Formats: sequence, C-alpha cells, structure tokens
Amino acid sequence: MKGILLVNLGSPDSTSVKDVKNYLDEFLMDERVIDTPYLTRCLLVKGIILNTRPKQSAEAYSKVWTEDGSPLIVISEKFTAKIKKQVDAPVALAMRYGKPSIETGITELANQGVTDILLVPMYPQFAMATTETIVVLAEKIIRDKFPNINLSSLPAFYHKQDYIDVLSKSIQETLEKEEYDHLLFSYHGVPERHIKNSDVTGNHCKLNGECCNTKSDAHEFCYRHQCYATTQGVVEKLNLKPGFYSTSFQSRLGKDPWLQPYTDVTINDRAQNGIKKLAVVTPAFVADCLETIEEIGMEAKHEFEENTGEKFTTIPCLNDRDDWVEIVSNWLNEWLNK
Ligand SMILES: C=CC1=C(C)c2cc3[nH]c(cc4nc(cc5[nH]c(cc1n2)c(C)c5CCC(=O)O)C(CCC(=O)O)=C4C)c(C)c3C=C
Ligand SMILES: [Fe+2]
Ligand SMILES: [Fe+2]
Repeated sequence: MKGILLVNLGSPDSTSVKDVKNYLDEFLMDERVIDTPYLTRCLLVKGIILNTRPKQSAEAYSKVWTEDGSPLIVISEKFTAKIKKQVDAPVALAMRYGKPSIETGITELANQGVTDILLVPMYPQFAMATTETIVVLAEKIIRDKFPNINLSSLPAFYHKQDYIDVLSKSIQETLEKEEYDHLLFSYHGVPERHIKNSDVTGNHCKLNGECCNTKSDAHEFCYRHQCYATTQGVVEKLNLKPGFYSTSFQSRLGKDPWLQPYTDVTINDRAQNGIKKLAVVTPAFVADCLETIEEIGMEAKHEFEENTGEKFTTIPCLNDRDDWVEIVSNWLNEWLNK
C-alpha cells in the first residue's frame, strides 16, 4: 500500500530556554546545516552558539507562540488534516528536528500497512540544509529499520506552474488591496559555501549572480538559482515591472558570507531611497514560522517604519489555504495513481 510523509523543519517543544537549546542542538549539529568537520561543529555549536543563542531564540519564539504551540507546527497540522481529506491513502506529518520525528512518521505509516512511501519535503527550493537532510535521514531510517519499505521523494517545486500560480495569487491579494511602492521577495539564506558544495558539476557556481542565469545541470540542486526562478515565475505571472520588485536573503547566522543581498540591508536601502510602502513575501517557507512572523513581520517591519517607511505588509505564506491544498493533493494523487 502507498502512503505519504509530509516533512517540514520543526520547532522546539516549548519556548523554555532548555527546550529551545535541545532543539537548536539537534538542528545545528546536523552536518548539512553546519557543514564543518565534526569537532569544529561541536566547538562552534556546543562551545559557542548554544551558550548564547537559546535565550535570544526563546525570547523570539515567545513572541510568536500560540495557545496551540509553534505556528509552524500548528499550520503544518492544519494543512495535513486538509490533505488527508483529499487523498485516499495514509498520510503522516513529521519534522526534521524535534517532534514528531521522521522515524515516528514512518512508523505511523508502516503500522497502517504502508510499503511504499512518498516523502514530501515541504520546501519549494532545494537546499542541502532542508530537502537533502530530510531525504538522507529518511533513507537511513528505512535502510536500518524498515528494509521492506520503498521510498521515493517529491522533488523541489520552485518552478512548477501551479505552485507559481497560487503563490502569485496570494501576492496579488495583498497588492490589490492597496498601492505599494515595492515588493520584496525575501528567501531564507544559506552560507555561500553550501551553494558551492551542492554544485553537482563541480565548476558551474561562481556566486556572482551570472551563473544562475546560465542553463546548467547544477540548477537541479542550486538553492540560489531556484529562489531566483521562483521570483521570475511570479514576475512573469503578475507582469511586475523592473524596479518594482527585488530578491534578498534573510536569517543569516555566524560570520561566514551568506547569500546576498541580505534582507535587512535591502530593506534599509529601499527605505533610504524613498520607498514608503513595502510588501514582503517569503516564498522559501510554505508555512508561517518564527522567521516570517518575528524576523520579517516584527523586526524588519519595525526597522522599516523607524527608517522613514510608512507601511510594511508581510504577505502570509501559503499555509493551509484551500487552493494550495488542492495543488499539493493533485501532486500526491498523481503519484498514488501511478
Ligand atoms: C526555508 C528554508 C530554510 C533554509 C534553507 C534554512 C537554512 C538554515 N537555517 C539555519 C539556522 C536557523 N534557522 C532557524 C529557523 C528556521 N529556519 C527555517 C527554514 C530554513 N532554514 C525555518 C522554517 C525556521 C523556523 C522554525 C520555527 O520553529 O518556526 C533557526 C532557529 C531560530 C533562530 O534561532 O533564529 C536557526 C538557528 C542555518 C544555519 C541554515 C543553513 C545552513
Ligand atoms: Fe533556518
Ligand atoms: Fe547558480
């Protein structure tokens, strides 16, 4: 029997510093997130980051936490509940870090008699720190504990026309309510090094922006290319004019160079150049979470409005909107009916 495992990033169990520390420990000790040799990673994560970051992150989580828990988890659960109504097969939800774990999700499906799983990383764009780490861990669990289960995974959908259409529609709903001077596409960043590491051709990625516009096999796994392709898809669909929109990368951690331009720098720059009304969309996330609600919707909004901006609107992620649920259900039903 076939079954579906939806996977997102995950959140701490609560906003306590202890729970946030445990979560960050699991997250940042992942070799596909902090991709240094093990001892250096231990030194950096356990010796430095975990001494200061958990308190700061716990405060940020407290600002977004709901009665039912982390927004990312609550929204993912609502989305999953709707998907279950649209597909005639067992569906489970898991998180790469924290609970419910990928192993719990696979066990839940196996207990219902599933022998063929479609793994669905809930990220439009491929990244080593997101899609790849989910696939690698799920493969290991299957190999070690469920050798009779067959596993396949849904590739990144950053360019699929139905995804671009629903993302564009969600943006249009904000743009038509009021006139904006600018639309910013803000994607989660990754260290530049990750882009080089994921270059399957070994020599395509130049990190100068040009390579991403040059056709290459490297793009199947190039996060930067895929982010720009998502922006371009929306630009074409909504017929956005050059100068009205830009693309940037948020949420950097540590001192290494991350993908640029940085979102905070871009927002400051736009404010200083006379942009008064700014709408921000965050297409690397399909569910609103700490990074969209707090970092963009609170921190960046505050910065912009302090910096002579007048209106700052965060466009909601696709979350559990029905047209998005329908699109994902179609993809799943296509696989189920194969
Ligand atoms: C959307 C894709 C994501 C990529 C790519 C990604 C890379 C990445 N992230 C960190 C470090 C942190 N990310 C944090 C939160 C966070 N990250 C994503 C998604 C991507 N991360 C989401 C959806 C969230 C929010 C989770 C939630 O519970 O709402 C955090 C924790 C919060 C904080 O302290 O800021 C960290 C840390 C790295 C290092 C990285 C690439 C290497
Ligand atoms: Fe992140
Ligand atoms: Fe590229």
